[in-house]
Amino acid sequence: MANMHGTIPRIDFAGIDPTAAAGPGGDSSRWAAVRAAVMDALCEHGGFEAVMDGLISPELTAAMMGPGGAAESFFSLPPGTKALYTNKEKLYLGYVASFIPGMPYESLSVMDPLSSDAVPSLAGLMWPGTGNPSFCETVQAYMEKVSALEAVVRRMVLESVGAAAEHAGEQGKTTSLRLRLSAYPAPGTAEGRVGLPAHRDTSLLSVLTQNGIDGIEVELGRGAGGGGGGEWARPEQSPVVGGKGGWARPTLSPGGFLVLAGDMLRVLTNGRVFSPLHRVVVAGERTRYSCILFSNPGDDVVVRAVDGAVDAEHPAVYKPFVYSEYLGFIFSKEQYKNPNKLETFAAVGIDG
Ligand SMILES: O=C(O)CCC(=O)C(=O)O
Ligand SMILES: [Fe+2]
Repeated sequence: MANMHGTIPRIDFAGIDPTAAAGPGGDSSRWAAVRAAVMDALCEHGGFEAVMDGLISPELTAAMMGPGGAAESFFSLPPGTKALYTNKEKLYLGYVASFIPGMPYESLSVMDPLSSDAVPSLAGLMWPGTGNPSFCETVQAYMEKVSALEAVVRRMVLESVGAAAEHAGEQGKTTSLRLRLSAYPAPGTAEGRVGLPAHRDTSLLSVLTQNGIDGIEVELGRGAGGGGGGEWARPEQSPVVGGKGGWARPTLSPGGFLVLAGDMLRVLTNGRVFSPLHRVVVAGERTRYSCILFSNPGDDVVVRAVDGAVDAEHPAVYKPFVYSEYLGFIFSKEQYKNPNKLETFAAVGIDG
């Protein structure tokens, strides 16, 4: 059990203007210091806890994640109502309930949550007649704030690997955002139960918050020991304690966010940034809600390392590919349990 509760770094974004990502860029010493800490954490573990005081008011956090807030009000709807938002073609979009037997879990994914119509059209289906304006306002305001943090982190990473400013801007234009709200019913026991099996995100970045209930665990140290200890598996095959590098189980401070790198940021940085295995293990009496903002390349974007990350000493480690092709690959049956899908799909030298 050694290392079970190691920690991932906590980075304080005090002094960083959350709108800085849209501006000419940060060249202050504070920006450079935070950027270095971000890069260290993402290269070493693939994640960190971000604290950006003042980004989101306690009232907005409560309206989104607290009792009676937006997350809870969605999941409290009747099953038949929530099911109206199911996307039959792409299960990772829309509403999903308990897709793994024995693992009660529900999630709701909304593409492009900052667009003027995405959240209202969900709310119009869920609350016909009223369209629940306060739900819409809360979710949109919350997403706007979280997306500012996401953009700051993304810009810091791209700058660190020498992406030209235009490239950072270009990435911004071709990045699509997705909101995912998830609910993990309480097992009612102190003993942990796997709520979501270990996996890596396919995103560029994933920025997560929770309703004060811990549960997410992140494999430490680039899967130290090789291969890592988790895989996408059934509950009985996914031990609660495991992982050769150990699992961190971060307790997010109020207003804190867990930032994880996904496979696509790993590609953009030519493998410098790591996309860690992570999973959810829940215990106790209270339902856990999480809220994640994913940034992804657009479906038809060719994903490749940025120019500054590839040189004679650092040859490209992944072949360029179209993002939607990667999605098609990872959701195929054969790949379901493969913990290293990106390497299988795109590593240079795999099949010439
Ligand atoms: O809900 C969580 O804490 C994590 C969920 C997750 O990893 C995912 O949806 O990709
Ligand atoms: Fe994830």
